[in-house]
Amino acid sequence: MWVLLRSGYPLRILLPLRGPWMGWRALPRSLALGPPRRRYRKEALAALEVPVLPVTATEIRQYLRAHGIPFQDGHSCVRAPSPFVGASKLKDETGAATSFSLFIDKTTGRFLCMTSLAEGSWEDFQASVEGQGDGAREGVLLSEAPEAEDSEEVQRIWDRAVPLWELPEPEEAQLARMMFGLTKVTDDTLKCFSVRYLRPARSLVFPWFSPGGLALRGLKLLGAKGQGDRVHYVETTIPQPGAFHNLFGLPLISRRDVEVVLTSRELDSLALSQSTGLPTLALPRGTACLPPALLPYLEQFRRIVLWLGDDLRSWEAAKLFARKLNPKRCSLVRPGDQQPSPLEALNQGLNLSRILRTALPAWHKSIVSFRQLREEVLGELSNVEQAAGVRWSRFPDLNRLLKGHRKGELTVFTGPTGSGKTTFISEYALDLCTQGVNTLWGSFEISNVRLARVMLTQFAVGRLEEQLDKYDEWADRFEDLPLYFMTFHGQQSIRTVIDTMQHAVYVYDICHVVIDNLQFMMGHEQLSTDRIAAQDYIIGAFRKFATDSSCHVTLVIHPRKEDDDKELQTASIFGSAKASQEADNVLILQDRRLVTGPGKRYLQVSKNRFDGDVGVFPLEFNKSSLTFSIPPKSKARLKKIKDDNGLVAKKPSSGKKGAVPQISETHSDQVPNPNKPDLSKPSR
Ligand SMILES: Nc1ncnc2c1ncn2[C@@H]1O[C@H](COP(=O)(O)OP(=O)(O)OP(=O)(O)O)[C@@H](O)[C@H]1O
Repeated sequence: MWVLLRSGYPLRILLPLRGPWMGWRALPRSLALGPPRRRYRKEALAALEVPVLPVTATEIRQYLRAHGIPFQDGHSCVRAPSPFVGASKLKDETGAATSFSLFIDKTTGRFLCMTSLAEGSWEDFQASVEGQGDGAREGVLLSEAPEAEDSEEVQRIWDRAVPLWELPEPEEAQLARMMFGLTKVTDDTLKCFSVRYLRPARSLVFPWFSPGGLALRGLKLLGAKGQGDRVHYVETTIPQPGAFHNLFGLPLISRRDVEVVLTSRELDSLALSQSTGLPTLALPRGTACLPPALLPYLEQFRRIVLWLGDDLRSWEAAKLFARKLNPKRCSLVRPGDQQPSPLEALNQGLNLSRILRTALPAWHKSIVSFRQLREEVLGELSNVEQAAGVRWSRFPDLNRLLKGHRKGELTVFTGPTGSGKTTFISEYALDLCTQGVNTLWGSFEISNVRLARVMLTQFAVGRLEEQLDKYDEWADRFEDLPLYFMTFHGQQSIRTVIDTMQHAVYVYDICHVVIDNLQFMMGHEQLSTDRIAAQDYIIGAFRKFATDSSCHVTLVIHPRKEDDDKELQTASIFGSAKASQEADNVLILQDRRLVTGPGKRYLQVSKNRFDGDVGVFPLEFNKSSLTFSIPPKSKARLKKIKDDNGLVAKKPSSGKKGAVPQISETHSDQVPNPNKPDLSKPSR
C-alpha cells in the first residue's frame, strides 16, 4: 500500500506506506465524524510490485457486474448506487441522481459519493462492497473536517466582506469595479454569484459552496495592483489550493442543465453568465490544472465549452483538459483578436453568444485536412513567442538557442560522470517550475531528500545551513511550487515508470517529467547488444509518452566511456543512435575542468528540432548556491553552431552589462571545432 504524504501544497512526496493496511477502518472515529465529511487521502503513484493504475474502466465494469451492482457508463466516470449513503436517505429521495450518487473515475478508480461526500480509492470501494466494515455505510469512510483554522478564517473573511453595492463610498465601489474590469458587470450578476469585496485587502471575494450550495467551504481572494497601464492580479485561496477543490458557480447549476461553459477565472464566468445566460463554472486554479476530483461535478453535462483565455497557454490547457473530460463532448473557444477572454469580450461590446458558437469540437479524427489545421498554424504564427514555449529566467543563453521549453518534446541530456548533470538539470527544471510548469521528478540515483535539498538551495540561491532561521520562509515558498517526486529508487521497470507518469499527467496535469537517469530502467542485461536494445525500447516509450501526453520529458543518459580529455558529442550518448534521433533536443554538459580548472562547464545544445539553432555557452558553478546560472554581472558568450562540424555564428559579448550579443558570421575554417569550445579566448 502506498500513500501520498502531503508536505504542503503542492509539493508532494510519494512514499510507500509500509506495515499494516491503513484504510479508513483504521481511522479513529473522532477523525471521521462530523460535517463536512471529506478526507483528503490521495492515492499514491506506486512502485514496481503495485500496479500504478490499479484498475481500468473495463475492470471496473466487470467488477460491478460480478457483484450485481447496477451502473451507468458516463463520460469520465462510472455511476453506481453509493454504499456510503444511509438507507433512510435513499428511501427519502428517489431518482437516479440520488440512487446513483457514487462516481468512480474511469482512469484511476477513485470514487466520490456526491451525497455523503465520502471519497477514496478503488481498493477502499472494493473493501466496502465486500462487506468489510459497516462504517462505510455511514458515509464516514474517508471523511475529515477541513482544518478548523481554515474554516474559521473562511468565515471571518466572509463576514467582514460586503457586497460592492453596499460600500459606503460610491467612489470606492467605482474604483474597485474599474480595477477588476467590472464596469459592465451588474449588481444582479454579482449578487447571483454571491461575490463580495474585502475592503482592508482591496480584494474581491469569491465563495466556494459545498455541492448542495448550503455550506461555505472556501474562498478565493482576488487582489488587483496597478502596474503602469496594466493591472496585476494576485490570488489567495483558503484552504490552500491543493487542499480543497471546488468550482465557482456550482450552486447556480441545476440538475437539468446539460451544457456548461468552463472558464479559468471567476470574473470570466460573471461576464459569460450575464451576457449569455448560460450555466458557467470557473476552474479553481485556472489553466494550471483540472483536478480529477472535480470530474464528477461535470459528469451531468452533455456538452462542455472551454473558454479559458486569450493566449496560447489557455488554448493548450483547453486541449489538455478536454482529453480528461472526454473530447467528444467538448468544444473549445480559440483565442484570437476577436475572441479575447469573456470579460474582455464583454468590455469590448462583443457578442459572447456568437463567440461561443464559433467553438471548435475538441474531437479530432485520425486524419485531418489543412483546412482543420489552418487556424492552429495561424495561432502559432501570430504568437511566435508563446509557441516557442516557456522561457528560462536563469538561462538566457538557453532561450537564445532553444527559444523555450515546449510541451510534447523529448530532451536528452548527457555529460561525463560526476560533472554535475543532476545539479544542472535540477536548476533547469526548477527554473521552469517556478514559472508554473507542473513538474514530476524521477530521481533514481539520489534520494528525494537530497534532491529537494539541492533544489531548495538553488531556489534560495544560497546556503541554508548558515541561515537556518530563514529555512521556514524558503520552505514555505518552495512548497507552493507545482512540484512532485516519484519515490522510485534504484532499478525500475519502464512500464511502471510510464504508468506513474501517465497517472501524474492525469491527476496533476504534469507538463514536464525529469528522469535521472535512463540507466536505471535498463534491468540487468549483461550483453551489450541486449542493453542497447533495451535502451532503444525505453527511449521509444518515452518518446511516445511525450507526444501522446503532450508532456515534455527530459531524460538524463550517461555517455559512453570516452577518453577523459575528449569533448562529448551527440554520438557519445550511450547506446545506438536512437536516443539522438528520437530526441527533439540534445544537451551536453561539457566538463573542461582539466583545461580550465574546477567549476567551469559548458552547455552544448547539439540538436534543436524546433528551429535548428545549436551552440554552446559557458556555465559558472557556484558551490554555495549549487547554481549554474550566469550571475547577473557576467558577460554571456554564446556561440551558435551550424552542426557537429561547423560553427556559423558567434555571439560575442558587447562588453556592456546587459547588452544583447550580436551574431557574427564566421567561416568554419576560421573557428575551432564546435565540440571543442574555444576556451583559449575567454570573453572577459
Ligand atoms: N561545476 C562543478 N564544479 C564542481 N563541483 C560540482 C560542479 N557541478 C556539480 N558539482 C558537485 O559535484 C557533485 C556531483 O554532482 P552531480 O551529482 O550533479 O553530478 P552527475 O553528473 O549527476 O553525477 P553522476 O554521473 O554520478 O550521475 C555534487 O556534489 C555537486 O555539488
